[in-house]
Amino acid sequence: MDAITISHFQKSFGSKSILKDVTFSVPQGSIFGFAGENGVGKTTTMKMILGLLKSDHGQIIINGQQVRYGHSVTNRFIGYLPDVPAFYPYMTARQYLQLTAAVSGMASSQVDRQVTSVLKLVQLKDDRTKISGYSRGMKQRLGMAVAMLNQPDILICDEPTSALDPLGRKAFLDILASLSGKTTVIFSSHILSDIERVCDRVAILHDGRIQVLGKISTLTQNHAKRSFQIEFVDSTDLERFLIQTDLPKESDKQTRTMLTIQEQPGQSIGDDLLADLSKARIVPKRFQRFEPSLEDVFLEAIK
Ligand SMILES: Nc1ncnc2c1ncn2[C@@H]1O[C@H](COP(=O)(O)OP(=O)(O)OP(=O)(O)O)[C@@H](O)[C@H]1O
Repeated sequence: MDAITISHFQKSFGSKSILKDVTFSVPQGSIFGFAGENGVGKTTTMKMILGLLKSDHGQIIINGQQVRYGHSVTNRFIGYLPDVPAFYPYMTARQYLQLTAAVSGMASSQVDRQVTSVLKLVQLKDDRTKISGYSRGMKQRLGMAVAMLNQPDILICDEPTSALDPLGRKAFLDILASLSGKTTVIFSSHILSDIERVCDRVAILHDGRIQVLGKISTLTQNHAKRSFQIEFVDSTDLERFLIQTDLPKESDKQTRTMLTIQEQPGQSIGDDLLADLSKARIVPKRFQRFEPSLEDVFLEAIK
């Protein structure tokens, strides 16, 4: 079952068409990456899902109910983490979460248990540290705690890792990954390697349309090329290897000692390359296989 279905969505600002025809579904329990370069329309799409922007055409269904502009009925299923969440800096994390719980109408008997639970989820210490003393990464994790406070079915994170350092990013992504199977997550980002790290599925928006959609493992297996790189001890070995082997046509002599060979999807040339090296009695300095990344899939798709 799909948690979110977006059908033929269109949105223009003035004469500028941002979303030309956007269609995709987010299966329940998946960690779904929503990718695309800066300014492509990711935040616009998120705002549409939250019913904060009016579409020109198309519809969005969340848990079987249609999203209506200005009506937040479907928002009861959603927790939202903006790219830069704002807090009262003079409060502690617990005080801020207690306030948020009260404002959202949570029964007072549940507040302490829920606050403790989300602080544990995002690995923030339940101590007297004021939010003003938090690092960016800690603030982002507190933002996730706020978004998860009411145990939403769906968590939407808009570019949550863009401003974080590598350690802060890793901590955040690990927590996101831990939600897999329990909460449906839409993780919007222009950093494809972050998406590849935690998401099981992806939709990549480019030029107003979804250009890549599906399971990341299937996409990288089927749509992009694997390559091999062989580094030879010297140029003589490389020349001897070229005489020995019947390389695919797009093989490319990069340097005088390095060779990169691209494999076609469905092909498997690793064994042949090793056999040719053996026949020519060449021991290379390095033999390396490069698996296609999500970035390769994307670049292939927009070629
Ligand atoms: N209210 C608005 N009025 C006019 N133009 C807008 C409005 N909101 C967004 N835009 C434009 O729409 C385009 C898409 O913006 P959006 O914020 O959705 O992109 P994004 O993919 O989230 O980018 P980023 O990664 O930089 O956050 C941009 O060119 C932006 O300037």
